[in-house]
Parts: sequence; C-alpha cells; structure tokens
Amino acid sequence: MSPSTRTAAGPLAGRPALLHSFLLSAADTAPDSPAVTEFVANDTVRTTTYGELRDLARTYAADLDALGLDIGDRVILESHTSAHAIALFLACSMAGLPFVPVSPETPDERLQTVMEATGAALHLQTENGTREHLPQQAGTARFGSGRLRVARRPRARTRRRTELCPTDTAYMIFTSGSTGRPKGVVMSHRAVVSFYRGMLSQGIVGPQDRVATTSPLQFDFSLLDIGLALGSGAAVVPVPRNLLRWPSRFLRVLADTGATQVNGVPSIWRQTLRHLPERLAGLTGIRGVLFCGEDFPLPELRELQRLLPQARLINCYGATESMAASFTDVPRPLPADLEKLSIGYAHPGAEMLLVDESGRLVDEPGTLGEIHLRTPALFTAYWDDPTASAAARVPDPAEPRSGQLVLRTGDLAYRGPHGELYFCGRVDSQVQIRGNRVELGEIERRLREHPQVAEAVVVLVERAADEPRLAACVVAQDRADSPDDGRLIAFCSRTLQPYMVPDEVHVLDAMPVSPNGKADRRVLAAQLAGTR
Ligand SMILES: Nc1ncnc2c1ncn2[C@@H]1O[C@H](COS(=O)(=O)NC(=O)C[C@H](N)c2ccccc2)[C@@H](O)[C@H]1O
Repeated sequence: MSPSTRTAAGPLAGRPALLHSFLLSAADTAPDSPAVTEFVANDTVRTTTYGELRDLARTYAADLDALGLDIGDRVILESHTSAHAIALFLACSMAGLPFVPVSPETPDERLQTVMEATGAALHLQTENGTREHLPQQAGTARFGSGRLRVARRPRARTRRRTELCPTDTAYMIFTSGSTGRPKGVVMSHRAVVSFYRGMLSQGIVGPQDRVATTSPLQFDFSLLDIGLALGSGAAVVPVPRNLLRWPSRFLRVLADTGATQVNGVPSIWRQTLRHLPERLAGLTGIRGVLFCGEDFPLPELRELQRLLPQARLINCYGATESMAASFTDVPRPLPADLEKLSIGYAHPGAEMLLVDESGRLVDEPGTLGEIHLRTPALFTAYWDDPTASAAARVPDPAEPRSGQLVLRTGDLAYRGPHGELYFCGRVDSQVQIRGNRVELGEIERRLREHPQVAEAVVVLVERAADEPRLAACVVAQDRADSPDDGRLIAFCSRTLQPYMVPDEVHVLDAMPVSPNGKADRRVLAAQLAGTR
C-alpha cells in the first residue's frame, strides 16, 4: 500500500469519537450478533450479544452515576477480560470515568502505588475477587451479577463537568517504566478511537469472526483485541489466563469457542508448538493470527505457518503510548533466507519517521534511526509526569516550528528497499561494552540461529568490582539436548565482532516473562547480578 493512497476515513468515518459509542455501533445494526463468547467449561460456552452488552453497560453506567463521581475521576478495574469487565469499561466510558485496568495477579503494593498515584475514586473487582486491604480513600464495589454491589461509597465530590469530550481520558495503562517507577499512559477517547479507525480500515477481521484474546486486561494488547472485534461487529473470545499455559486446554478453548482469529504475544505459542503441533494443525477454523510486543523467533514462526497454512499472520508493532503503530503481513511462505520480519509502514492515518542522533531525518535504506511516530492516537501524557511526557511527545522533526508533537518511541529501525521498516531493538538496549556500542538484539538473533536454541535473551550484567559482562540466557529446543556453552560462544564468534560475543551462557528451563507475557530482562539481569 503506497503512502499516497492511505487515508483513515472510509467506512468508519461516520462513527462517533467516544469509546463506548464507537465500540457499541454494532448494537444498533446487529443487536443479536455475538459480542463476547466466554469459555465456561469443556463443551460449554456463554455468549453475550451486542444488545445484551449495551444493556449491561447502561445498567452499570447508571449504577456508577448514582455514586456521584465527576467526569475525570479515576476508576480501578481489577478483572480478567470478560463480558462483564468489557461492559464495565464501556460503562466507565459512558460515565466519563477514566478506567485503569489491573490484573488480579497485581501485587497489593503495586496496586496501592497506582491507586495513590491516580487518586482513584473507586476500586471495582468481580463478585469472587480476592483483593483486600484497599486504600481507605477509595470507594469499593463488586460486579458480575449485572448490578454494582457497593461495599464503600466513594467520598462525596462536587460535580463540575456535564459534557464528555473526545479529548477526555478514556483509560490509563500503567507500564513498568525502564526506571522501575510505573508510568501511567493517559489515552483520550479521540486517541483510542482514531487508532481503532486506522486499524479497522485494514480489514483484519469481519462480523463472522471470533477474536481470541490472550493478553491480560492491564496490557493494552487486550484493548486492541476488544477494539478489533467489537469495532468489526465480531465476537471477543477471552482465553482464561489459567488455561493459557496448558497447550491442550488452550487449544480446547479455541476449538470449543470456534475462534477464527488468535491474538497474543509470541510466547503464547511456544508450548503448543513444542508439544501439540498436530492438534494445532487440526484447528482449520483459525484464519488469522496477530502477534506483537517482541520479535517472534523465526524458526517458531515458520512452524506456526506450516501448521496453519490457511491463516494470515500479522506482525503488529507499537507502544502503549499510541496503542500500536503498524500491522504487517508475514510473507507466505516465509522465505528460507529471511533474517528479519518487517514492521512495515504505519497504519493508515499515521506515519513513522526515522531520526538520527543529531535529530536529522533518515531516508536512506539500511541506515539506522530512531522511530518517531506521527499519529492522531498520541497519548495525552504520562500521568503526573510532565518531564517524562515532554521527553516522549517531541516536536515533529520534519517541521519543529509547526508545534505538532510526535511520539519518540525509543525504538531503532532501518528502512528496506521499498521504505518498509525493520525493528532493531531499543535505543536503551544499545549498551556500551568494552568501549563499543552493542545492540543486544543482534547477539540474540545470532543465538537463535543455533539449532539447539529456542529462545535467547542477552543482558548486560554489572557485578560489583567486575567489568560489565554480556550474559546469554537461552532456552534449549530440547531440554535433553542442551547447547554446550563453549560451542554456543564459538558459534557467535563466527559472525559477531569479538566485543559482542557473550562472556557467559546460562541455559534456563524457561524464560522469565513479565505479566504481559514478554521476556523479562530486568528479572534476568537481577538474577545474574547476584550469581558468579
Ligand atoms: N512487533 C514488534 N516487534 C518487535 N518489538 C516490538 C513489537 N511490538 C512492540 N515491540 C516493542 O515493545 C515496545 C512497546 O512495549 S509496550 O509499550 O509495553 N507495548 C507493547 O508491547 C504492546 C503494544 N502496546 C501493542 C499492543 C497491541 C498491539 C501491538 C502493540 C516497543 O517500543 C518495541 O520496543
């Protein structure tokens, strides 16, 4: 698709710019269509139609309204993805209450930090939620029976606002900032809806589809999935988190719910590819897989493509600060000599620029630059952090005098021969080792080329009194056939500069992942800093 033909208008242009109106459009045109299909048990699924979802959202919105909160007051929504959780965030949107999704697995202390930082007015959890010890200053209520059950009313406040505006905050996602202090990404209705418009104009799913979502509600990948499904008049299929780690149960959920689209980070496929490839191949109803968040190891992606030849595989790239940025089809078949997947071009209505260290635009193919995203889906700010906000929302490098702000992503990329982008790691994952700049991703890619290596993450380990060392953490393809440290290092020495060759190798049973399912580098670095 050439840039000149890409616009974000088209069939979606007329839809309203508020989150709940946008996502419930199908309730007007197809109220009896399935909106959410939930796996209850083997052979038992529960379906909520668009009409039922709208009515549920309206009921919850009336209950929220009765609490006397003001537009802009923050609400913590602690839940897994479900019909009631979706109805509740739509109700928050109707009531003008920014929702902050958190997972039930969130540690008490982190929830406390988020609630204090946001001055949350209300904490919501399901009827069987187990959260206790909530900050006294917030009201508390439970949901799931169709009405809110209020345990502690929020303190009374003056209602100043009367009209919800598209620039008002729809939600906040708290991400673990690289400094460790969680950052609240503030997203307006206008930003989210304009992102949905850009995504939906690419026709990824249609009204007959059932979109399996595997990310926790606190990860905006889940909000992308919900927008993709509801914005298309399709059904959301929440995959219960506790079943996701068992391949046989994961596949059973996909089969019983009739999932046709399966979205998630690359790691959700690992165990299934390893243990039940033939069962996966039997799910011929799956016509699409969308992944994001980190590189999908190519050997695994080839295997997935071989098992699901009928499925369209999409590499989705982006950051929470704009929800996402690009959707790129994986070549079918993957060329044997392909080294890297492309992250393509920004979705219609947005544009990715590359900028070098001196702030100049980079256009030459093959030259590395930092991705700057020009998008109407730009986040409002990091909550209560003007400095970090200004560092990420920077003047348009193509025309700084215009005052237009773009997202400085911190991601490195280069352009291919047709202008398509190739992700090359984070600016901050460029480390200095023995006086040289090293892109950790380059070492990881070499390690993954080794036939005995299934996953590889390289971290810089700084132990007291030691020179920083490059530690390679790998998971073997076959635990009974672990790669030998020395051979792996020799394998790297064949193609990498000497200063890039790992100083040590650690073979792990499994790669630690963050709650959002991505390799958790901070955990690895901390574990290794403590070892000799
Ligand atoms: N397809 C990729 N290849 C390789 N590195 C990547 C990729 N997608 C992100 N990333 C990396 O992940 C960073 C963003 O991390 S994040 O803010 O936690 N957000 C996410 O990971 C999910 C993101 N909001 C999202 C949600 C839904 C769909 C797509 C993307 C990016 O800046 C990249 O460094």
